[in-house]
Amino acid sequence: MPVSDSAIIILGASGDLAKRKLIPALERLFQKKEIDDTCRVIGSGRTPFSHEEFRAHFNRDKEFSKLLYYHQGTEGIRDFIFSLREFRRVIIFFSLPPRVYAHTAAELHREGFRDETTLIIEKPFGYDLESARKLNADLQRYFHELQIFRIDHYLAKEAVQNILVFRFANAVFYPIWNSRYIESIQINALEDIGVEDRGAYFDGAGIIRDMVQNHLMQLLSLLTMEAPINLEAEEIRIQKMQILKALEVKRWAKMQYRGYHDEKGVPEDSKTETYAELEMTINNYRWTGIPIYVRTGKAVHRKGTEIGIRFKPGPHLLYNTEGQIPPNQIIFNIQPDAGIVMDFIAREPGGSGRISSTNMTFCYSSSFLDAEIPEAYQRLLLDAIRGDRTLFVSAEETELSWEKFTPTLQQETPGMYKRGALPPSPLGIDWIDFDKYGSTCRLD
Ligand SMILES: NC(=O)C1=CN([C@@H]2O[C@H](COP(=O)(O)OP(=O)(O)OC[C@H]3O[C@@H](n4cnc5c(N)ncnc54)[C@H](OP(=O)(O)O)[C@@H]3O)[C@@H](O)[C@H]2O)C=CC1
Ligand SMILES: O=C1O[C@H](COP(=O)(O)O)[C@@H](O)[C@H](O)[C@H]1O
Repeated sequence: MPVSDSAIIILGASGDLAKRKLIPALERLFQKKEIDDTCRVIGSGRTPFSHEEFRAHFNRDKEFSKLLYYHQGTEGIRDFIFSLREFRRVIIFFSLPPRVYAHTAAELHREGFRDETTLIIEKPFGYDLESARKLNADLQRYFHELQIFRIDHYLAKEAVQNILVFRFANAVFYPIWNSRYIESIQINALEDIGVEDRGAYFDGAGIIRDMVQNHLMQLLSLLTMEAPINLEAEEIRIQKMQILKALEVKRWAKMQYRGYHDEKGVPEDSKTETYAELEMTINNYRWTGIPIYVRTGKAVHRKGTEIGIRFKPGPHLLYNTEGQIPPNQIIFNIQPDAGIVMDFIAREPGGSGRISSTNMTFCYSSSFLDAEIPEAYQRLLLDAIRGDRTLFVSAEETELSWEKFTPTLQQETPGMYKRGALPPSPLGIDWIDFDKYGSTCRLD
């Protein structure tokens, strides 16, 4: 059933996110009949636009454009949208600078928005524990937590949603998913681009705030949490919270790419890290003692996100390997080419008696040939419009995560690395060779 009778308001509609992601995602949802023509999309901002100018600003499909309207500022916006038609639900997307979130929530409340309203909030949710607590309290002063949908776009990636399916729909992995069999968990999230035109924002954040505290901790929670009793958003949230509570950040190292100071908006003496490597552990019955390695960086040699599970060797070595037997590994290729690779040992053909590492591979591109993988914002917007909170982050999760990363946020003089190259591990970690797996599912 398509969504009907909903007003979707985009605050900050003249901005980059609205143009590049939100309006195209809504257009696609309309074309796929996920939202119908009883819905309206109302842009708002300080910029003056007539309805026609606003439609022209996006230049989208003609039928979809008929749903678009504009209202300058928030004063009178509620009366305006209800003058268009009656709506059962109102969804308000904060595509705004984070510093104005709190007072915008107050303005919306003053305007009369109440229980029919869903707020979608973009990251960052605060800058540290204190500011996150304040932001959550400010929003919750006017709207109930169940009305607040905090976006973490990594949760909407197809291969991320598959983590729980892989773990809990395949009984074969259940018995080995613990410290008895796993040697380490490794999360690798790399980008070849630098900070581009976001230097001013990024310099106030750094890569730990930008990537680790939010996106990568969501990946880790899904990978290590206990099975929820069902797939309700609240049950999954409870299990993710248990992981964040048990998380301990043990060591970290920060680095900065050479030339970062020349980026627009970056001060000459900036100490902000553009690369970080961390060792963590989860102090609970399943995981205690197992190292969790996380590394992420901008301006390295390639773009790619992978998660690796490296298994311990078996109890007794039967085969002549002239040294160490390569470990069994499972690699989740999250992006750009999604899939899963499982490394195992096979006998080399012939009479050499040698054994060596080979793998089994699953690629979305070859297993689900005609499937359309929806863009993250398409999925997130539809879920929020339908009221499904599964892919959104709770206030408690954001606060717990900030708490765990507080010691890592202090300014330190970072080590340097060459732009376009992955630095050698500053913590001396024996990283899985992720470059080898990142391209397994590439369609050339
Ligand atoms: N762009 C992206 O790819 C991503 C963005 N985000 C987040 O999404 C949000 C929007 O980002 P983005 O679109 O890039 O930002 P932009 O700066 O491009 O747009 C934000 C819009 O907010 C309005 N605005 C600016 N200042 C104020 C103010 N003081 N009071 C009220 N409105 C204001 C402006 O519209 P007007 O002048 O018309 O009022 C502006 O067009 C941010 O929170 C960002 O962190 C998160 C992930 C990715
Ligand atoms: O949230 C953010 O994510 C992007 C990386 O997202 P991806 O989907 O392309 O992996 C990152 O570049 C940006 O700095 C950060 O704010």
